[in-house]
Amino acid sequence: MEPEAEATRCGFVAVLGAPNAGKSTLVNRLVGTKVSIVSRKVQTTRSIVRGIAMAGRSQIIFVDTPGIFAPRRRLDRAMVETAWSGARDADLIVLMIDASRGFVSEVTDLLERLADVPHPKILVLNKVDLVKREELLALAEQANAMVSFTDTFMVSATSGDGLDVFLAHLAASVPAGPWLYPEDEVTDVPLRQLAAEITREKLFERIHQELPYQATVETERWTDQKDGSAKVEQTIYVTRDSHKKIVIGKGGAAIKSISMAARKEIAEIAERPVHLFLFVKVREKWGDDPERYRAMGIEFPKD
Ligand SMILES: Nc1nc2c(ncn2[C@@H]2O[C@H](COP(=O)(O)OP(=O)(O)OP(=O)(O)O)[C@@H](O)[C@H]2O)c(=O)[nH]1
Repeated sequence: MEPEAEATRCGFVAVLGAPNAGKSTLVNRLVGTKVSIVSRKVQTTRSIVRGIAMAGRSQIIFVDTPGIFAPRRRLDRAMVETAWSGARDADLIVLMIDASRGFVSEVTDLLERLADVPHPKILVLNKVDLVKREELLALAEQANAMVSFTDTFMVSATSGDGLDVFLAHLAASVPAGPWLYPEDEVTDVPLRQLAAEITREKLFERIHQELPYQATVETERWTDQKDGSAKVEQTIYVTRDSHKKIVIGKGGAAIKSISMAARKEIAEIAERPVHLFLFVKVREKWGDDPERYRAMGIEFPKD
């Protein structure tokens, strides 16, 4: 007789951390597919993006939260609240600290707030490739003195150092239960939302000014064509006419470069040729419009 298969496990893991801690890099690496946007600039993740990792008989669903930081604008406040609500719904909370930056104020704030959260909490010190061992141990000790973490891991999300052990730990820690997603599904974020995030990332990379932080991208239409390609129409919303000029660039140079780079990446993810059409529109107060928040999958904040 066949031995009975080991029971399945499945759970939600919220990854919290200050902007730039490396949360997206970690989730992407564990999931093995690019599901969340990585950028050298801070605060690129505006929506909760889930990546799903399979490890043995366990399914681990990551809730990759926006960086948590002191909110100033309305949109920022909305992101912070969305991040915390993701954490409240999760089975486990992972706090990621960029060990090369140590206890910056955002980290201290997070630790203070986490102290009262009842979920099992795991500490991950990231970027160990940049830090001496003694410093890591001191950091771990300090953080554990403020919050009772069940476990502490030291990893490098870019090199992959320590990630196997960490993933195995998560696999064993999520609750027993049936898988919520088909085994081969890595993300439940619709392609059109991913496509918008990709274009936004290209905007960040090409326009080195404050402007992209106030810009947002939406996929207005996604049409699968008979020839197997997709026609994708997106709008880049900016807050001022002068910003529109910057995004378009001299003779359209900037927008062309954004479009080419985004098209290539969207085609890779969609696994089909893509025709990308980008429009730039000025919408002065999009930060105060509830509809825009819904489009990005985050809650409109009440003052
Ligand atoms: N040296 C080193 N760099 C890393 C490591 N992990 C991430 N990074 C870099 O840190 C930067 C930020 O990484 P992200 O994954 O975008 O950070 P995030 O926490 O998701 O950032 P937000 O989306 O802004 O909240 C990127 O340039 C990464 O390549 C690591 O282990 N070592």
